[in-house]
Amino acid sequence: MTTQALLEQIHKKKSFLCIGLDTDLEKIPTYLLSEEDPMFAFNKEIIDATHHFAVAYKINTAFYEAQGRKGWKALNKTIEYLNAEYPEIFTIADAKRGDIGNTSAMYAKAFLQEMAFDSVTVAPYMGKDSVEPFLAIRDKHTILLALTSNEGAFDFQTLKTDGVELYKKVIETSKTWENSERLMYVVGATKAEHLAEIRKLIPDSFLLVPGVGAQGGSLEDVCKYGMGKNVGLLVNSSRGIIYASETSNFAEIAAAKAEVMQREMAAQLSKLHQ
Ligand SMILES: O=c1ccn([C@@H]2O[C@H](COP(=O)(O)O)[C@@H](O)[C@H]2O)c(=O)[nH]1
Repeated sequence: MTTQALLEQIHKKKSFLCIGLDTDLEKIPTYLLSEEDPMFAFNKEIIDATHHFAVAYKINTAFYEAQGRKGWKALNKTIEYLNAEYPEIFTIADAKRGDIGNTSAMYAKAFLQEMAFDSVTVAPYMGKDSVEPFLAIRDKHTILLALTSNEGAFDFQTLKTDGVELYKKVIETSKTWENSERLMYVVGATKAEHLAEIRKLIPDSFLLVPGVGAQGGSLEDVCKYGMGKNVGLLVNSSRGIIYASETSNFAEIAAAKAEVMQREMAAQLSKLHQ
């Protein structure tokens, strides 16, 4: 999906909500465990109930990998379902990959071509040649970890080299790479106060912002400091939406939570045009 198509969806749905499918067998309603594929059954219900309010779904691959072969099957079924039923939705494989070039090329092939996600999250730590194979793939997006939402972000990402924080160096350097127009960046909602400076470095890039809801980040602050002229935000919520209820009407309740966020986003978007 092109950035332009994503932007059109954002304006059409008045939403820049990304719903995280962090599907955990220990948290889904127990009656689903008797289904042939409980993870997929849960995801399908969540997607069908919430897609009006969201423009993107982020599948955190860890939750599926942890279940072995069955988890990979559920992951494949979920992305196939999204691509077939909701092709207008932007899909993110939150896999946080990156390795020497030939290995990265295999990760890129797996997530962006075989599984046909629109994007994949990539750790920048191994440098240019570890990211290039992802960027080489046309009409796909590489979402680089910049300033993450966790406490450990302060261990390395904010360390200064030549007076500049490492995460800023990552952003600045990555802008010089070939096909850098295919880059997006992860910035945690818990670090919203840094967003204004990040926006100055990358005024037009999309930011994937996890950390609202369960991690305590504020949507209002993210918009205040991080919204660009072309929106440029995908704000993710996983647990806050998908586990809003453990009862049989969990999908309905997830939809209600998603709608609350969508309405807040619509209000923020209306400020852009004032
Ligand atoms: O900096 C980061 C990068 C990735 N994540 C991921 O986003 C979701 C957040 O889930 P919530 O339940 O809404 O807290 C999850 O998949 C993380 O692995 C992040 O939180 N921070």
